[in-house]
Amino acid sequence: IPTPGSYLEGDDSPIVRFQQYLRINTAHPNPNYIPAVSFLKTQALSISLQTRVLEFTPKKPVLLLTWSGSNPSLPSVLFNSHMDSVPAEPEKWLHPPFSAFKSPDGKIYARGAQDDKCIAIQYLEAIRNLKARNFRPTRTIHISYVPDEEVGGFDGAAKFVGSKEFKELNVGFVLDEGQASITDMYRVFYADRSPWELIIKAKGDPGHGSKMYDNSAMENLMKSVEAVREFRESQFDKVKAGIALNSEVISVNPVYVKAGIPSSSGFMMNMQPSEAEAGFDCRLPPTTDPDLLKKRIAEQWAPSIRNITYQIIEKGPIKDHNGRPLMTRTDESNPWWSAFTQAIAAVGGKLGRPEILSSTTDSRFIRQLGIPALGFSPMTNTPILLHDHNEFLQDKVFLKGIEVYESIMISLSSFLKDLDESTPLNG
Ligand SMILES: CSCC[C@H](NC=O)C(=O)O
Ligand SMILES: [Zn+2]
Ligand SMILES: [Zn+2]
Repeated sequence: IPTPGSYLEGDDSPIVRFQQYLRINTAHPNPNYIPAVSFLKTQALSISLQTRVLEFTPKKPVLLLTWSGSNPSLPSVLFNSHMDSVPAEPEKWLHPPFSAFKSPDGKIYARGAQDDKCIAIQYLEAIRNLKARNFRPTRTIHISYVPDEEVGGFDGAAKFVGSKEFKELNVGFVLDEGQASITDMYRVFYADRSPWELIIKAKGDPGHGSKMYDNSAMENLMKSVEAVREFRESQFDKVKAGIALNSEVISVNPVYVKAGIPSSSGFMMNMQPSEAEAGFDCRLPPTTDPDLLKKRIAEQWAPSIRNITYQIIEKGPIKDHNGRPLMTRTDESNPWWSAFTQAIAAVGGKLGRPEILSSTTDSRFIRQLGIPALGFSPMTNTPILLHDHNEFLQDKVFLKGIEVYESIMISLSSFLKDLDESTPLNG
């Protein structure tokens, strides 16, 4: 297996460059961004892009690439990709997750193959091809490579979009990652669900394990868990009945429970603990009324009358600075949307109905500024394997994606319809 950066005879192909990038291990919990930035920077310089490394947090660089347009006073277009990936359990994979092994039928296996190192390289390859054809954009095109998306983006995209450097880019529209599609239609996302972490803590009376009594911490916690479970079922039932998509309901999933008095071999089984807690991952669609959910938590899931306390950690906004939900418009009122859909059609692509993303990406920080952003990763006929074992991408799908981005870059960087500043493109 060649190491990243080793450049053998015959290695000059988009697939090989994709594999080289995939071999750079940027998985949590200790992503090393330095080799990733250096690899991407080398690629960018080879196609004469301007490069800048911004460091808002030590060891968490943002790499910014720029292809100047012929009319740099127009709002620019930004293509974003995160450099980190989630961890992998190598023993559960068919091929080592950082080998970028290509099977005889052209599947490239690696952590990050879909999420989202594919788009990182596709952006560059699209520019390489456009430059080879002497295309010159009218609007300026930027690419950003950001750290830490998988852990919330707070030291990455959040700081970047809040910076004066970002402001100076005069970004009019952003494309960020999306998700694979199992059909022949591309998927596009106009909103993310907003993440809340909910921690419910119960207190209660301690006692001998043999004794039945009211108001133990575990009993109090179990009542909370049951209340959450009922709500979860009400939401999931809508999905099962086909009334709503997964990403259109509020999800609440238990992710840990913590209780018990430790013993030498595990837990003291004859002691009922005086404290117990549980953690939940909640995701709120952009139209959710957060106050209603807070009321439900306070009154039904975690009432103080049952000796329960709770903490909500909001990991992202759900409204923009004007109080509008963080949704990018997908109709003709948004000229970027029209330019995007035309670009897909121009390469023979079919687009599915725009969706809300079930999970959460850096796009929320962009939309919070009132800047329109779409989530899009050009992968059709591909199983959805983000965060899964044996994540892979088919070579032909990857190559088609480059062509798609060429079309998108042409279209987005060159449409000249006036953008009326007073028309909101989100909300
Ligand atoms: C707290 S924001 C976390 C962002 C993360 N993104 C990808 O999986 C997610 O869990 O959706
Ligand atoms: Zn991602
Ligand atoms: Zn991810």
